[in-house]
Amino acid sequence: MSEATTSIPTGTADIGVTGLAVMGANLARNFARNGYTVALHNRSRARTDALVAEHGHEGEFVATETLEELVQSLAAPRRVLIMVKAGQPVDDVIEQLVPLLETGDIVIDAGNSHYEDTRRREAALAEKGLHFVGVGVSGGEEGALNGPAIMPGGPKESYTALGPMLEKIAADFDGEPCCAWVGTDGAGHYVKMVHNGIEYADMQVIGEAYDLLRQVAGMEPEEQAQVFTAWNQTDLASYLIEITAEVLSQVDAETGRPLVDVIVDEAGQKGTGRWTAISGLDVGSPVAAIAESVFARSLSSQPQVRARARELLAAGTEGSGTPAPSDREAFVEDVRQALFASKLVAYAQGLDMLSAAAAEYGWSLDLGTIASLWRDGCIIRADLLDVIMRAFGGRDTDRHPEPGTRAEGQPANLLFAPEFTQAIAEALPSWRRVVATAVAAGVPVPVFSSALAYYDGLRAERLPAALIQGQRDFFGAHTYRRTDRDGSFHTQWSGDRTEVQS
Ligand SMILES: NC(=O)C1=CN([C@@H]2O[C@H](COP(=O)(O)OP(=O)(O)OC[C@H]3O[C@@H](n4cnc5c(N)ncnc54)[C@H](OP(=O)(O)O)[C@@H]3O)[C@@H](O)[C@H]2O)C=CC1
Ligand SMILES: O=C(CO)[C@H](O)[C@H](O)COP(=O)(O)O
Repeated sequence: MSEATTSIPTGTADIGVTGLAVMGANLARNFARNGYTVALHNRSRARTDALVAEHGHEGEFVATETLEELVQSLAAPRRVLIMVKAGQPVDDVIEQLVPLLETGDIVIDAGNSHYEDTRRREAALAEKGLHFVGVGVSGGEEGALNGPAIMPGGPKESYTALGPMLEKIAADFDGEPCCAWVGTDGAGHYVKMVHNGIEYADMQVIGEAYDLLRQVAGMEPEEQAQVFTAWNQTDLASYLIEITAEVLSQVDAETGRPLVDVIVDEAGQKGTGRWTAISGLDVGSPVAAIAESVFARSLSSQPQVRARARELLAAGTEGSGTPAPSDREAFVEDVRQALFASKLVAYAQGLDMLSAAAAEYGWSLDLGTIASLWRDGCIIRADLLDVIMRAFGGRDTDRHPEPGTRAEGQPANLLFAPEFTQAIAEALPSWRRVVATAVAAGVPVPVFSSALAYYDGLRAERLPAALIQGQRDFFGAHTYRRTDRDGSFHTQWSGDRTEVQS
């Protein structure tokens, strides 16, 4: 059929999509291109009409005006996918939808919702006999149309009716869909949130590499574009490296300058990176590389303070070492190695927080399967993800470790996998040189340096945490444990300084 049906057929459409901005419209088209009949709805009718006018020939669409019509057009069990602005709009749509639905129907929220909202919504809809499925979708506009990475959570039984459809529209990596049920209630949105946290760190480390090549090695964007293109043939190969080369080679038509030089250096953020950092703190997982990448965006977005700082604060780089590398080629390779090692740490931290959150929320998350979902379709897609997946025992959608534990044979930390211990060992001299050079030159590298500090902290024989415990005991009688016997102890600091067991 070449355009949407004008009278609304009852009970025939396979799925309904409400919210037809870039993501919803492209997901709807993706379903239709894959042979599904898709009922369309948007709060304001114009988007529905535009989609039908421009893309109605791509498949079977049913254009509807109201949510009543949308629900009426769907075959049972009804599947309604919500793709509206995250937050209150999702609750608004759910409130309108619920009275129209019947037991066993499935409400899918595929936006970037906060996982706590998803947990709340799932519990509320379960009381009404409805399935609520929070689904993480990544890949942007292009991915939504041609195959995104999809991370569905929610009740496992809903996956029987929904999973095959999602798997069909998802990206495909070596014949495997970048889609699999990840866990109950908010697990899908949590996994997507961590994906975005890693995305922030990945983008920041690329930014730090660019800054070093520019400020220390004096490489102009066009020259750097070639470096990034070459790096995309190495173990850094990824979508983000690829688009970095594209952005760096773009020339502004108006000024003739590199586009990157005319873009205001204040990075925006919609919230998912910040949520990742906050959740990392909540579950006690040290996601410092991710948090630093969020802070770096925040710092960039304080132009007045930065301007004042440039007037008031000294650089202090004179006499702090020679930043200019004598061998430019060797420096570029050092930066590449530092980028790779820092990126690995960001992945290690992100995956670690998934385990911590699994323990907190009772999710059974399999890290091998989750890594498999990110191999294609999503923003962090990279050759590295296939290696990470294999380090966690490959993809096994039937493997559901106890919440907070890892399946047998999976490393306790990504960096402990033999292929990565080796890769990091090889990168370390470069990584240390790059961080030292950046510090001496006054080039901010918050994630390169924080990732290295995490690495050194992980393997330190003794940490200054012992001193912190002494301080805590001094001012607050918080007690400490001893290295030589069990129990909790307190030194009577304001008395005779003898130790008592508490
Ligand atoms: N853009 C991207 O690259 C990605 C986005 N996402 C997520 O997907 C979701 C959709 O994103 P995107 O397509 O960019 O669209 P937007 O986030 O810009 O949301 C616009 C859509 O939300 C609808 N809407 C807003 N408020 C309400 C309301 N109160 N009731 C009903 N509908 C409402 C709008 O309807 P109307 O037309 O009437 O205004 C429109 O259809 C978001 O959660 C986003 O975070 C996920 C991955 C990538
Ligand atoms: O979810 C996404 C990709 O996976 C979006 O692109 C995300 O919204 C980008 O985040 P931000 O705007 O905070 O940089």
